[in-house]
Amino acid sequence: MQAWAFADGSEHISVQAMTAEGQPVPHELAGIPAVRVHSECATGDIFGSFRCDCGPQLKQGLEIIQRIGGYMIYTKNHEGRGIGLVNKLRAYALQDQGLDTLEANLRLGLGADERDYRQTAVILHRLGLTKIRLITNNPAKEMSLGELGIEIAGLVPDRIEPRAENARYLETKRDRMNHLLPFSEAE
Ligand SMILES: Nc1nc2c(ncn2[C@@H]2O[C@H](COP(=O)(O)OP(=O)(O)OP(=O)(O)O)[C@@H](O)[C@H]2O)c(=O)[nH]1
Repeated sequence: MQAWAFADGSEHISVQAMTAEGQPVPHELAGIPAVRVHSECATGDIFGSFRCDCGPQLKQGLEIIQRIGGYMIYTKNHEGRGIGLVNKLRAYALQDQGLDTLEANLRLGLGADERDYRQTAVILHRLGLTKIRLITNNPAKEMSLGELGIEIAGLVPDRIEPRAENARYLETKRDRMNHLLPFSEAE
């Protein structure tokens, strides 16, 4: 594990998958590492909220890199798709009144997705991870990192089975935010 600090006060974490013998897990595909860039979600990652898929995605992302070799970059200034925790909780209050996850951000006068991947790209470059398989369902992450000089050799899905509490959130990500989530309807 490494921690990364930037001049604006942001801190991030990177973790490389290792074997029990202390060696890097070999990369499954022609030496290309798999990388999960996981945006902080205190509610889901720490407290196990069912409103989103973040907690299970974090766990599954770690399992994937342990299996096929690679890294997780945990981006701590991306909480709430970049709007921060307080604003995310304000957005949740609006979702409780009927808005979807996209509309709630906009109603607060914020962008639908305010994440900036420049610091992520700096970390990837410093780790020598300039050609990767990206573990994500979100094509916007692929595009953002591609524009910052990271070659994306392919996507590895990080899909979680929907549950009643996060069904609308996942449907909105699929239908309005272009996420590759090919499930039909949640139970
Ligand atoms: N503003 C806002 N942010 C949310 C909401 N639900 C979850 N989030 C945040 O969305 C982000 C999701 O991060 P990721 O799982 O890395 O990214 P993603 O865009 O879902 O794409 P994947 O790589 O496929 O998981 C986290 O920062 C969460 O805190 C919501 O309803 N509103």
